[in-house]
Amino acid sequence: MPRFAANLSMMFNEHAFLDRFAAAAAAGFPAVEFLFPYDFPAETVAERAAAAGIEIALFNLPPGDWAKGERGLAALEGRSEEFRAGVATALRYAEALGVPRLHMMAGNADRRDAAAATRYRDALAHAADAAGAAGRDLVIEPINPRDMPGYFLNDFDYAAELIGELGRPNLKLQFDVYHRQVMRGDVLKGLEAMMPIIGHVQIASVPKRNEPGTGELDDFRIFGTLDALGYAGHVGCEYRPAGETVAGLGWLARAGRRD
Ligand SMILES: O=C(O)C(=O)[C@H](O)CO
Ligand SMILES: [Mg+2]
Repeated sequence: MPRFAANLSMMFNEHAFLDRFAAAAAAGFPAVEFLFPYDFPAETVAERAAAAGIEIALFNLPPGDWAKGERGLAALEGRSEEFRAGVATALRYAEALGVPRLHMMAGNADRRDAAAATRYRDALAHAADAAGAAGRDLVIEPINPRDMPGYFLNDFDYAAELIGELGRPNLKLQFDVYHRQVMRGDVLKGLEAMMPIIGHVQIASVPKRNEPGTGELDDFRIFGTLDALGYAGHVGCEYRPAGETVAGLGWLARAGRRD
């Protein structure tokens, strides 16, 4: 069975953010992930995770003004100073929280715009190098245009090409099964082909983005494939519980039973 990480931005929303670490641990998760820790001092988040005895698998670099619709700064014009400050902040949190990898969101920009593509590439090289010097991985994630219209990184092959071209060993792909299925399908072959560059996996049912096992894919077969491919990283459970979080965890018990 893969190492599941509860996504605290979507799951356990019955509790205040800082109480979600203990809730996830009590529900049997060995790890968590979330969008952003920046509303709280790093030390406070670290204390809550340590008290719960739970590992933090991943969080994102500061995204710009999320409430105003910004979804990362990397490809945006005139924001490189803010982007670089965000990389430093994220690495400070990663150190305090003992987090091995960070997700760099791209921002809303047109991938066919050569200037935006150059900005994105430069930002990626900078963030990967800074993360590498700090002993951390950096991951990038193609996101489907239905959920995030206008998002720059909306193609798996483009992401893989960039990772290859930049050639940083700590720069990897975040393979979100939900986005892959919405954009392209061919999930099992995609996992197989991209496994050498995959640094993090996320899962949710398609199309509702609820619990695994409730959508159009055989999510349990996907878990088996990840095991068969030797994937040793985390699988982030980035889904919106259809009801109460713990009541919907039957899929986790089933994944453990492998039936
Ligand atoms: O949207 C997703 O799938 C993500 O993983 C991002 O981190 C947040 O939008
Ligand atoms: Mg995702």
